[in-house]
Formats: sequence, structure tokens, C-alpha cells
Amino acid sequence: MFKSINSMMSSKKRCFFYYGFISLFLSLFVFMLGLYAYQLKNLEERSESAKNALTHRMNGIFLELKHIVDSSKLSCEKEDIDILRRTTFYSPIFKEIGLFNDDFRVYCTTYGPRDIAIFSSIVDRIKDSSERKTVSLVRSHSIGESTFFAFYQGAHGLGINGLAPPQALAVDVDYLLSPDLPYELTIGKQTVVSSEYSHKSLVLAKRVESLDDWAISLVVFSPFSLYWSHLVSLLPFIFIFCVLFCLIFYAAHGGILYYRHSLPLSIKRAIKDNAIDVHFQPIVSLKAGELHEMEALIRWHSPHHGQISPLVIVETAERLGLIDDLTWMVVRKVGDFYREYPTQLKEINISVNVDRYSLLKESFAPNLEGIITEYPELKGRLGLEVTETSALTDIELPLMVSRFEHIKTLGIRLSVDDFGTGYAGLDFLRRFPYDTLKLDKVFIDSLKDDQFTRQILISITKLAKELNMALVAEGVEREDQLEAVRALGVDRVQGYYFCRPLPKEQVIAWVEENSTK
Ligand SMILES: Nc1nc2c(ncn2[C@@H]2O[C@@H]3COP(=O)(O)O[C@H]4[C@@H](O)[C@H](n5cnc6c(=O)[nH]c(N)nc65)O[C@@H]4COP(=O)(O)O[C@H]3[C@H]2O)c(=O)[nH]1
Repeated sequence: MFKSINSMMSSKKRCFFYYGFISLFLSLFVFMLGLYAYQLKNLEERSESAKNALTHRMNGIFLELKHIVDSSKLSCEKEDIDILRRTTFYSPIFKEIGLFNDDFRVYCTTYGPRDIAIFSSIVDRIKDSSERKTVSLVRSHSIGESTFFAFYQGAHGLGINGLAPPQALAVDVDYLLSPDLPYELTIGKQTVVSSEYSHKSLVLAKRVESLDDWAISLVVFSPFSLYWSHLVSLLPFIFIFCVLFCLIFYAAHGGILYYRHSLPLSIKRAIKDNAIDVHFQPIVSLKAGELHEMEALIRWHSPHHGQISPLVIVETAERLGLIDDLTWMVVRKVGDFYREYPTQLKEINISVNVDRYSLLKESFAPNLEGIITEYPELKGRLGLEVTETSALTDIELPLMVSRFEHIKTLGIRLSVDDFGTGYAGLDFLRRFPYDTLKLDKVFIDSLKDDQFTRQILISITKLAKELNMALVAEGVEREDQLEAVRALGVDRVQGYYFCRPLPKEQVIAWVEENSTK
């Protein structure tokens, strides 16, 4: 069934359908469970009230009987009979009253003198009872087949029995339970009163209350029909809940989607899934006969956010602690690039950007060594470009020197990137054995017109030559800029003038085209 629904609906509608279905199920479940708990509680509370009312009635009955027997004599004169008749007239329950002697023979009733033996089973019960009282359900002449009898024997042996229609016993019970909770009132095994309801109807729960002193028990039922009618009356609320649940699910779904599509999470997934591309920008040598180099630069087009700047990716990766994963991903992709185009890239060095703090880590050089073992094609051809974005502390300085030495033993070339914009000054260059110095685009932009920049660049170039460092001018876009850096004695140029960063197939085509020139 769900398969055919799936094929019929779009994913948004399908979502609504499933959430609607789950919400309906959940609302029904909550209401059905809640109603069930309510019915049980209601059954418990009302059964207990009915039991208390019954106990109260039984106590009232015996109090009434005790009161009469205490003032009765062992005679059945007209005067005695009148008392019995008057009491019966005013009694809320008894229709006939009889007095019995210590032989358990009824000698006087509302109807005059009698001599009726009380059943031996009842006599035994009176004797067994600590308070010498019992009840029974037997036939009587005055009331009929099923008559409620209450027996009480006073301290001096004189006893009394009251006869009542069984319904009289259940008046309070009936008031408290009817009409929604059917019940059965039994004395011993005989049913005194039973509500009019079909015994075949389904019962949700039942509760048995016992009045042990008189072997009376009250069974109260909670019928399924009651539960059902309540549930039907709650349908408008179930519908409201269903709509609310549906809205909550939909909002939560939206929230999850929003989070899953959020930029940091998308970048994290892209790094983990190796989905970030690497483009390559040629670095052109100005010396005749020298081969070119390349810089590996990340590129990523997010399906939800479009093209993302490499700087944003790097900054996010740093924040998420994934910068090393990103570096290793790029280094491996450079290794793959060498593997894929061994002939075209035979003599071309490629450099990768690394974070200065990554370099400071103890694990950096061993990890790099591991990748070089994995990709022997990187040996002697991989370079690292480091941007000095902050000054080194006194603790970091010697550490950095030792890290540099380790990296250099692996045959890796090191370049200072964006020289002039960060913290790397001339003194810095003397301390660290960089192979290449990359002049930032801001210098190149103002080189032609700004005398001050020109003077600085002349000093930098002089020092770089002294320290045996190669010079790369970044961001050369125009011919006049090229001529200016050439005049300065710069060895290599990187910029749109020659080539933009390109995907691997296109950069290979560029190499093939330009190495023949
Ligand atoms: N306007 C102009 N721009 C030019 C020209 N020639 C080159 N560029 C741009 O200058 C940037 C050179 O890279 P960068 O200084 O290392 O600066 C890089 C580097 O710091 C960082 N980055 C890129 N890839 C990685 C990486 O894999 N790891 C790390 N840690 N950082 C990376 O992102 C920065 C920006 O990269 P991109 O946007 O690719 O920007 C590149 C390149 O596209 C030109 O003639 N004109």
C-alpha cells in the first residue's frame, strides 16, 4: 500500500502524508491511553464510594434493628405488634420486622404472632458472628422469592430480623454507579441486584469490592461501550492534537533540514566525503628554459550554498578542527594528479597551502611522511606554502625551527605565502630556511605607481637573493605588472595574466600547450 502511495506523491506531499499518519496514530494513542487510565481511575473511585455507601447503609440497618430489639419484650401483644408496624412504616428500608427468641424461632412479626423456625444455616452464621448479626437472601411470604433478611441477636438472647426488597439495599450504590457503570451486588453466591446491561457486552475493566463482615460483594464493570462513547466525544480534541503534532513534526523536520544544510555541516561533510575539488594555477618561470610550477587551490560548489570561497572553507575547517584533514585531502589529491598524468607533470613541482598551526603540531611531519610513503610520486616535488598570520611566541619559535628541519629532510620545499601582509618580516626570513618567498598581490598592484612599495620590494628582492630564496610575484594580471616584476628581478610569476586556477584536465592542456612554446 505504501509503495503505491510513494509512487503517486511528490516527496513534500509524501512527507505530509507520513507526518499526518504518524500524528493521527500518536494522537489516537495518547487519547486512548489517557482515556483508559481515566476510566480505570473513575472505576476505582466510584467503586470505593459505592462500597462506603453500602457499608454505611449496612451499619444504618443494624443500628435500626438494635434500637428496636433493645426496647422489645418476649411477648407478642397488640402493643408489641403496633410498635413493629410503626417502625416498619417509618423505616426507609424494611417492609416487615420479626422478633425471634433464643431458640431462634420467630414468635412475633408485623403481621401478628408467628412460630417460624429460622434456617439452621442462618442460626449457625448468627452464632459464628462476633457481633451476632448476619444477612441472607431467601424467600418470604410478604416480599417474595428474593427477600433481603438482616438478623440481629441482642445480648439478652432476644433477636430481630428485618425483611426488605433487595433493591432497597442498593439504593445508594445505584445512585453512585448508574447508569454508566453497571454492577452486581451479591450475598454469598446469590445475586441481590444486577444492573440491566448485556453480559455479553465487552468489559474494559471490572472491580470487586467486598464487605467481608456480611459476605456481601459488589462487582462494578467499566463497559467498553462507555469507553467508546467517550472517545467519540473527544474526536474534535483528537483532531486538534493531530494537527498540532503534524505541525511540530513538520517544524522539527524543517529544523533538521536547516541544520543539515547549514554551511559548517555541509563543509564538514564535504571534507569527510573527500568532495572538495582541487584546482591548479601555474606559476610561470621568467627564466628561459626553466619549467613551470603550480599551486593547488581548493574549490567547492555546495549543492545548497553555491560556490564557497576557499578562505571560508579554510576558516570553517580550522574552527571545526578539520584543517589537517583538509590538508591531507589536498596532498593526496596532488598525489593522485601526479599518478594520473605522470608524463605531463614529470618535471613540475606543486605546492599546497598549510596552516601555520598545523605545522607546529608534533604529528604533522610524521603524517606527511606517511603520505609520501603512500604516494612516492610526491617525493622531491611537493611544496608547502605557509602564511604567517600571527607572530610566533617564544615557545613556538624554537619548535617551528625544529619542525622546519624535519620537513626539509623529507624533501619538501617551503614557501612564505602572501609575504608582506602577515607577520613575516625580513628578520623572520633570516631565521627560517624557506626556499621561496611569494610577494603578495597588494605589492604587485601598487608597484608601478608607488615609490615606497618599489623601495621595499627592492630590499626584499636583495635579501631573498642573499638568502638564496626564489621569488614569486602573486596576482599579476597585466602586462605592465609583469614588466615591473621582471625589472625587479623576480624569478616566477603567478597570476591571471598567464592562467587562472584550473581543473586538472584543463591545466594539463595548458601545460601541454605552453611547454612547447
Ligand atoms: N585577483 C587575482 N587573484 C589571483 C590572481 N592569481 C591568483 N589569484 C588568487 O590568489 C590566491 C592565491 O592563493 P593564496 O595566496 O595561497 O590564498 C589562498 C590560500 O590562503 C587559501 N587556500 C586555498 N586553498 C587552500 C588549501 O588547500 N589549504 C589552505 N590551508 N588554504 C587554502 O585560500 C586563499 C584564496 O584562494 P583563492 O581564492 O583560490 O585565490 C588564489 C588565487 O586564485 C590574479 O591575478 N588576480
